[in-house]
Amino acid sequence: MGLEDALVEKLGKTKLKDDGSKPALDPTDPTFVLEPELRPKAKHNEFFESQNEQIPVIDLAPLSSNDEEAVRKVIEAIGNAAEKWGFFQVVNHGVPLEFIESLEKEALAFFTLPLEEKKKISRTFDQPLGYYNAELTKNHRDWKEVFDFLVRGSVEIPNENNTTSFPITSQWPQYPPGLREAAEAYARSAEQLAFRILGLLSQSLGLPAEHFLKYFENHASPVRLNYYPVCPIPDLALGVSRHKDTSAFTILVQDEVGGLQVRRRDGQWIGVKPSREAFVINIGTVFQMWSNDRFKSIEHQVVVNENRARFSFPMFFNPSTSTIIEPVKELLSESNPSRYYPMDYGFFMRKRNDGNFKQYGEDIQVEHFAVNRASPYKPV
Ligand SMILES: O=C(O)CCC(=O)C(=O)O
Ligand SMILES: [Fe+2]
Repeated sequence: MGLEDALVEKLGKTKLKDDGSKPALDPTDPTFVLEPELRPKAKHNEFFESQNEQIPVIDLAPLSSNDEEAVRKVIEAIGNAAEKWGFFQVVNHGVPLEFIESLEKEALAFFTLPLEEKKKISRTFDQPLGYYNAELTKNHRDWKEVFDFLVRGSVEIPNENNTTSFPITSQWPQYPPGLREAAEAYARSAEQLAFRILGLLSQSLGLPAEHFLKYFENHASPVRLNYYPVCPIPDLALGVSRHKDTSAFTILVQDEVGGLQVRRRDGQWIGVKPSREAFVINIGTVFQMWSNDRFKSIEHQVVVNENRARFSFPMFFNPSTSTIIEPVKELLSESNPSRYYPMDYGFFMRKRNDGNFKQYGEDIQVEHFAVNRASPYKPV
C-alpha cells in the first residue's frame, strides 16, 4: 500500500475543519505519512514498568548539602547515565513549577490563535526564530507547531556559505501579551540548571567543573515551545521523527501526556514516563565529540495521539557559534585516540537549520566528522 493510500484508508471520510479557517497542520497532507519502518511501534502512553528499563531518575538535592560523598555519588550517577543511556531525568532541579505552568498557559493562548496571527512571526531562512509549523526532521514533516526564542536574545550565525556572520534575534508575538515575560522567566531559571548540569557532566569526565565554561559565555541556546496538537493519524505520523540533538545537551520539561521515546542500544524504543517534578536531560552531538564517544547522543522521537494535545519545552544548550568542537585533549591517550575532526559549531548549526527548510538529502551529522569514515566531511 502506498503512502497516500494508507492516509486515505486511515482518515476515511474524516471531516476537516469546516469553519473556513485553515488548520496549522492538515492531516490530509501526505508528507506527514512516514514510511512503514519509521512509524511508531508503541503508543504515547505505553511504558515499561521495570526500573532497569526506565531512563535513570537522579535526585540533585544532595548538591545543596555539604556531604561530599553524596555529591560524588550524584556525579557518578550522571556520568553512568550519560554513558549508558545518553538520557536521564533530574528531580529537585531548582526550576519553580510556577514558571513552567505559567509558560504552558501563555503557550496555549499563543498556539490556539488563528494561523494567520501566528504567521506574523514566522521564522525564515535567515531568521530562524519565531513560529513554525512545517519542520522537517531528517526530511520528514513533523506533526507539531513550534515557537523558538533565544535565551540570550541575540547571537551571531554564519551566512549560508560561511563567508561572514550576522545576528539573529528573537521575535515576540503581540498576542498573548504575557508570553514574553513568562518565557523569559522560565528561560533564566532553566539556564541556571543547564550551567549546573554542565559542571556535573565535566566532573563526571574527571575534568574541573569549569572546564567548558568558556564556550558558553555567549551561548547560542534557544528554548523551543513544542506544541503537538491532537492527531487523527497517530500511527502513521510522528510529532518529531527520530533524530539526535545538535546541542551540547538538552534540558526539557514535558506535561503529563507522554510521547517522548528513546532508542535503547538494543534498538528498542523506550517511552520516557512524564513527571511534573522532573527535567529530562539528553546528551547532544557536542558532548559526544568532547567526550570522544564516551557519552552518546541517542536517537529519540515523539509519538502523538488522537485525544490530547501535548507540550514540551526543551532548551538546547549550545556553545557559542564561534566554538570549534573536538575531543578534549586531557581525555585522549594512545589507547583512546581522537575519533573526530574539529567541527566549526556555528557552521554546523547553520547547516542543520537550513535542512529544516530545504530537502538537502542527508542532514549533516556528527558522523560526518568521524576520523574513521570512508569519505569524511571536509574538516575545517
Ligand atoms: O517533545 C519532546 O519530548 C522531545 C522534543 C525533541 O526531541 C526536540 O524538540 O528535539
Ligand atoms: Fe530532540
